[in-house]
Amino acid sequence: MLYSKTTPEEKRLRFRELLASGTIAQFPGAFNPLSARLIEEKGFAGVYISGAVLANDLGLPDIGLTTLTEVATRAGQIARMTDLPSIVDADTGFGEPMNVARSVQELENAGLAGCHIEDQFNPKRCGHLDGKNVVDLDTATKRIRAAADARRDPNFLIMARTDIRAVEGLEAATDRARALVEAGADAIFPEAMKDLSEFQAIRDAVDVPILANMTEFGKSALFTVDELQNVGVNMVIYPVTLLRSAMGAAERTLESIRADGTQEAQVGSMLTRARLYDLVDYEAYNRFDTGVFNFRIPGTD
Ligand SMILES: C[C@](O)(C(=O)O)[C@H](CC(=O)O)C(=O)O
Ligand SMILES: [Mg+2]
Repeated sequence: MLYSKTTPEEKRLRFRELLASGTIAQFPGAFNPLSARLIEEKGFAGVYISGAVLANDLGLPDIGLTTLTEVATRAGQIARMTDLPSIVDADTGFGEPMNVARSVQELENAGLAGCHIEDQFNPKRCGHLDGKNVVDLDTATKRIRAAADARRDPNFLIMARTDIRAVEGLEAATDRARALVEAGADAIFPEAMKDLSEFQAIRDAVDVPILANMTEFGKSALFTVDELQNVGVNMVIYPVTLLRSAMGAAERTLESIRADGTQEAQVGSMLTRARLYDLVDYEAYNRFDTGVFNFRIPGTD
């Protein structure tokens, strides 16, 4: 009922254990707080909170327009809905290293288990699009060092994302990954890897956990969880998958209503009222309410 009873500290500890377990962890992207519950119910290890989803949900492109306040608020609303660890996309960290430091503390306050900070220029763009650019090594490592120094909970995971592969090639990516770990990154997110051998190269370059981004319509094929596990990937995200599915379903329903004059044809694929109530734990609120109001005042009846 209400929100998760697991504290952020416990979630962060669990996240660290997950990454050390040797078994790859799947983190689907929640597009709202309720979908985080669904992710938990279906047995996933954690929840990803995508910058692209956050921006697109507001009707904006994913080019660094969302603010720290918007991201921390929404990420906090999602994280508190689940007992699972949630990690959030902090884009380029929302400014200079000092801003990055503040971002990390705000995301800690919001109850996240960790975040990733990337080495793109501003305005940033989706890592799977052409024409992106990356900052120099000094700027990239300063961001990560600032993030690592700012956290108060040592288990809050600072993940460094590097977008350099698509700009300067794989060797530049392995070099940068090493430097980012040196600067204090707890994990590496190598963006837009072309194939499994490239994930393997990153695996061989660093000994911290690595993440694979299985976003649709991007530069990487959609590898299975076993394929990724076999090249030593520790966690995999499906960042925009649920938003794409939900919006796809919404579009089909709207077309149906327009065409048929009723939504009847789509009802079978909708979440039923009972299932929706189940997800929001309606019954628990009922019991709570009955308990509160189930008393008698002597002499009044
Ligand atoms: C992971 C990502 O940073 C995100 O914001 O979810 C995006 C996903 C996408 O646009 O498909 C990315 O840059 O890969
Ligand atoms: Mg992003």
